[in-house]
Amino acid sequence: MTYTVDIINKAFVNDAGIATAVIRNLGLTLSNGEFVTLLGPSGAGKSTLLNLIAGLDNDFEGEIRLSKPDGKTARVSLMFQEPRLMPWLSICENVMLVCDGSTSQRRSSALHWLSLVGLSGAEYQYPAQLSGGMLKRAALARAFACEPDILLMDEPFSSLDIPAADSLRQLLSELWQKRRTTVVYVTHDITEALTLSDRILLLSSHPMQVLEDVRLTSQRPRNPLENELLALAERFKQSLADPA
Ligand SMILES: Nc1ncnc2c1ncn2[C@@H]1O[C@H](COP(=O)(O)OP(=O)(O)OP(=O)(O)O)[C@@H](O)[C@H]1O
Repeated sequence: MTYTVDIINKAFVNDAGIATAVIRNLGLTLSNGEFVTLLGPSGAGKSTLLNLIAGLDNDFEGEIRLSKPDGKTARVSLMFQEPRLMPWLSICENVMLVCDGSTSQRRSSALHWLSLVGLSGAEYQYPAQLSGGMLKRAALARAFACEPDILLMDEPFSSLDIPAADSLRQLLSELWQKRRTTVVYVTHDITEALTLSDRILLLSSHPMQVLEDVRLTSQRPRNPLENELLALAERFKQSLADPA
């Protein structure tokens, strides 16, 4: 099963009525269960593309087809750089918000995901009581707890220090291997892209287009210091420094 994204033109119009094209002629097919990273320069239009896929912005020319074989539309979940938890709800209640079923089923599902992300014991704490890394874990639990068909992640670990970000990437990789949802992950960190992805779409600066579509081996964990990956990293670095 595949999902297709075909953006002919996405532009923003400023107060003077002048339109600037951010995405033009960008087509991509997402296969069910694959981990795709959008790697591109800052300001290229990556977050804009995620908003279009999520249906948060419908003002574009083109078509996004997210239907499943049963005719239903794929369930989409988003994780942003900021955890965006409700401060007046406990961590458990925040995760329960996205779960289906009776209250006890939703609680049990939330507790299950919170334990998978290592937050057992903190379930009834409030967001203000948690560290930045714990908040990201809670946001990750919430992102998976709604059982999404497609998980969109916009630089989710970029504000963390290196060890915390590494440990969350490892956790994400484990969760994704357990529950093979389609992931579309935005970053401008080449090592992160090489560590996590099945496939990397190297993007141009805006108007954003796909410059390269690179498929990696399914081997996990992946060592970004392998020769082949180092060569790829070097090529990506040049493209990002000198965007087309
Ligand atoms: N609501 C908006 N109105 C006007 N311009 C916008 C709007 N949202 C984004 N833009 C512009 O569109 C371009 C792409 O922005 P976007 O945030 O999608 O890029 P990005 O690739 O995600 O960047 P970064 O990696 O820095 O987060 C930028 O020039 C930005 O200023």
